[in-house]
Amino acid sequence: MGKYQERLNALIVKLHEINVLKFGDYKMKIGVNSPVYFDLRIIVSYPKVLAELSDLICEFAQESLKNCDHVCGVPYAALSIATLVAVGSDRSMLVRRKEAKDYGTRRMVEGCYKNGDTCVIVEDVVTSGLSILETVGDLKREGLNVSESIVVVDREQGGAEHLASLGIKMRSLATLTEIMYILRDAGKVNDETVEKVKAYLKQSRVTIPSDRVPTSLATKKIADERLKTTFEARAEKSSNAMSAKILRLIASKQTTLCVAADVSNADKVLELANAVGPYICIFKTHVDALSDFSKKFAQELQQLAKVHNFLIMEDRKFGDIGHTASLQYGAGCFQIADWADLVTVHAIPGPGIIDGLINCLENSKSQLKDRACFIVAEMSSKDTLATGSYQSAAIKLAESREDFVAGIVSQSASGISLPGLVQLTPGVRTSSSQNGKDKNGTSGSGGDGLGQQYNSPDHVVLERGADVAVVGRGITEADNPSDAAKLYRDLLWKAYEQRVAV
Ligand SMILES: O=c1ccn([C@@H]2O[C@H](COP(=O)(O)O)[C@@H](O)[C@H]2O)c(=O)[nH]1
Repeated sequence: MGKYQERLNALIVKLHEINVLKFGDYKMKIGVNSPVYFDLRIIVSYPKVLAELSDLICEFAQESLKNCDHVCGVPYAALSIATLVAVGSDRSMLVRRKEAKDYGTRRMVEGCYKNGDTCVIVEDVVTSGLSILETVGDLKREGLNVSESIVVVDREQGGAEHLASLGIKMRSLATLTEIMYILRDAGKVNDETVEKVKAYLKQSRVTIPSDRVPTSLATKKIADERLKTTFEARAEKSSNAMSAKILRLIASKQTTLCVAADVSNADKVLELANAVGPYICIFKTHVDALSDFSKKFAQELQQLAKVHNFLIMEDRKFGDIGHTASLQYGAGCFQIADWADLVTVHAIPGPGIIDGLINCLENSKSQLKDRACFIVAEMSSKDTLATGSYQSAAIKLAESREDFVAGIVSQSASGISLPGLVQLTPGVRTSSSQNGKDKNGTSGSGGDGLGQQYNSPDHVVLERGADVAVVGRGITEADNPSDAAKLYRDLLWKAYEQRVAV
């Protein structure tokens, strides 16, 4: 027997001695009775035992702890253990609150972290895995990545399988059966007790009702399925006429490329639209950057959209109250509702902004069925504030308003469940098309020195779930924008085929 196993056996015997392990008839959180119960909460009264347990966890999970940014204990029983594990492995610790404060930050997770950080969960005993899922749900809502949990005791009642089915690996220091054998060999329990526990385990698997699974985890499974579904099939499932139109257009034209026409002259925009038109599904404008916008320009752009079969998106990023957004959409010098098939909208004002845009269409010559918006849930820029719970709330808003929302502007598919919603991902550029500025290593494709962050076409489709990828300067600054658009189209389509084929 190795040194680690010897220490573990001694610890289990000690846990039995201090009454952490009890035999009798106990009611569990999940509603079933059990002949054995672990009360690891009392371990705080035995500092040496607590220190030894934490030390063993640090050794057992050395690799996982080395590779994560944070450790988080499931409240409350595992908090003391997680604290010592964090200290012992020199990792930062996060504390999940069981209820939000009604003052101050209102955060559910305390500690210093940023979007995309990784976290390992520490738990004392797992029966169904529900407590771990609740903690993971809150961490995910804050933008943290959690894929592993380290537990002291696996009661072998289905927890590991439940967690695995939702993408969380669980590893335990000991299973209940192993513990029973260790105690029997140490003369602490007899064969009859071992058999009683084994018989109980055979008929006592527990399930988790689906309504108790945190949405952020349940939707991950659905999101994975959504990404494996073809555009044609997703179009059939869409309840928004414009999103169905986009998905069908993508499928028939075999392109997921959107070109961002960030130039300041109307003729240049038209020239670009004509050059890239055959290779794109969406042409994205910022008409407030034009020095010479005119009605005629808008009509000519619409004409090109017909000739080359693409949709026009004005990336206006409306962000005001419904009444103001309604005026900005339909009136003013741009009269966007008249010519843009799609517009972008910030979620910050809440659902009123969508009502405002719909209200504008009710009094306009354009029809609701021919217009839609994309909600900006997350931005591509460095240190964006649109992360975590804001992002989740923006996706929720989009999913509740399919009457006018066709898609989401986002850097990841996480949390998006409706098959019809189209994920539009900006910040796309191949490293070879860059001019060398600010190559910060983002998936090999760098940035622009002003906060923009780029990822490669492959990466955004395969790793981030992009349906439509937005390429601006990667094409507008190319020697031949038409050839560049063709190249991006091919790279993006190949990645999409790979995504649905796996
Ligand atoms: O998060 C966002 C949202 C929108 N954009 C827009 O996309 C293009 C990107 O242009 P590049 O030249 O490829 O950087 C631009 O129109 C932005 O307004 C974004 O970049 N990030």
